[in-house]
This record gives sequence, structure tokens and C-alpha cells, in this order.
Amino acid sequence: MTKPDFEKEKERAALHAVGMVSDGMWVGLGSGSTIAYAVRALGERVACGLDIQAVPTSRKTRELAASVGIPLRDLPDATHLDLTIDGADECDPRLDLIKGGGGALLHEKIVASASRRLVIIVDSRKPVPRLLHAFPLPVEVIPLAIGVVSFRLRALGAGVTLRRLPDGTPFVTDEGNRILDLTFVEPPEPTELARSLEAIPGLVEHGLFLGMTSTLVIGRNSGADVEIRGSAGVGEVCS
Ligand SMILES: O=C(CO)[C@H](O)[C@H](O)COP(=O)(O)O
Repeated sequence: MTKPDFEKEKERAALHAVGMVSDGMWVGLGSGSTIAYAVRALGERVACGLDIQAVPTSRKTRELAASVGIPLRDLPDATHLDLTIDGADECDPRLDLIKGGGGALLHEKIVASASRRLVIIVDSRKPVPRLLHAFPLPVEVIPLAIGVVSFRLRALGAGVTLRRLPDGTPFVTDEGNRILDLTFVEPPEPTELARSLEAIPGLVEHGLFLGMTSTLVIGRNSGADVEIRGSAGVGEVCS
């Protein structure tokens, strides 16, 4: 059996999602390696005359989008968006997600929550039967609350790890916060966990995106290019 080409899957999912963008839209741009394919493809459509405004969710995405000529707006300028394209670390059959592997979950959730449609693009490794059984759940915490929040998270049954860079220093988010990665020996029900996390002062946001996804696009290697879950919808493609 040939090995799956996950980069090809990411690219196929990204191309499909970019086909859903049409003239006049305000488009949210997520973060991560899968989104990079979407940003480059969107840049090609902009070069062909597509007229959009894009709101990036991280410094990295902003830099890439600017480099391919996508017109950009800042998040404070946005009131609502037509469509957001983003990646995910895990997605379950209800299209609920874990996000934040790249540490951009706060901006990603604000943009997703303001979007009429959230289109999630993934490769075939991301769909799972249940969330919280494999990928650690990222939460964003203000630096001075790290001790207090970690204590409360452990009381919820979580294993807590401060995310660090390869040089050992703590990872710092675009908002100057820290990321704690949570693991569970006995994974809780995501909705209940989300409620508990939202009640902890100093915990700014968590990576559970529940009930937000409109469309999940899974890139495939063989057969059809993509598998669609949720609502479909394809716009014009630049040739
Ligand atoms: O949530 C995210 C960043 O905060 C990313 O969307 C998620 O980590 C997926 O990244 P990739 O496409 O590189 O696998």
C-alpha cells in the first residue's frame, strides 16, 4: 500500500475551501500548515481579480497573506465575516474540534465566532471518533495566573504542561499569554469540560470549538480529492 501524502491532502482540502470564496466577502484566515496552502491559493485568485478583505488570525498568517497580495484588515476593524477557513488538530463526527496546536486559538475563536460560515480543512489524520483521547487540549492563560489556573486544572483531572519552545523558554502567544496543554487519563465530556474551563478566571480561552463548524473538508489521496462533512457550497474557481 502506498503511504498517504498528507501534504497533498492538505493542499486538496485547501483548494476546495478557497473555491467557496466569492467577490465582496470578508474572509477569516486561520493559522497553521494547512492554512498556508489556502492562503497561497487565495492569493492566486486575488491576482485573478477576486475582490475580498481578509482578517488573519496570527502574525504568521498575516505575513504570508501580505506576501501573496491578499488585501488585509485588522481584527478590530471587523464586526462580522462571511466565511472563515481554518485548520484543526482533531475533529469528531459532530464536527466539534480541538484547535490551538499552533497557539493561535484566541484569535481563531474570535474570528470563527464572528463568521457566518466556518470551513475547516484537514488531512486524513485529523478525524477521530472522540475528542480529548489523543491530542492535548491547549488553553491560553495570562502569565500571572499560571500557578492558580494550573492548580484548578489539576483539580479537574487534567495533566498540565506549560508549552515551551525548543530552546526551553515558554511559548508566548500573539497576545503575550502562555499556553498550557492538557491531557486526561479519563477524558471528560467536551461540553462539560468547556463549561468548567470558562469558569476559571485567568484562563483566557480554550481550544474546544464546539458547534461552530459549518463544513469540514478532509483532503484525500485517492478517489475523490476531498470528503465533505456538514454543509457543502462551492464558488467559482479562477483558471
Ligand atoms: O489551531 C491551529 C493553530 O492554533 C491550527 O489550525 C491547527 O494546529 C492545525 O495546524 P496544521 O494545519 O499545521 O496541522
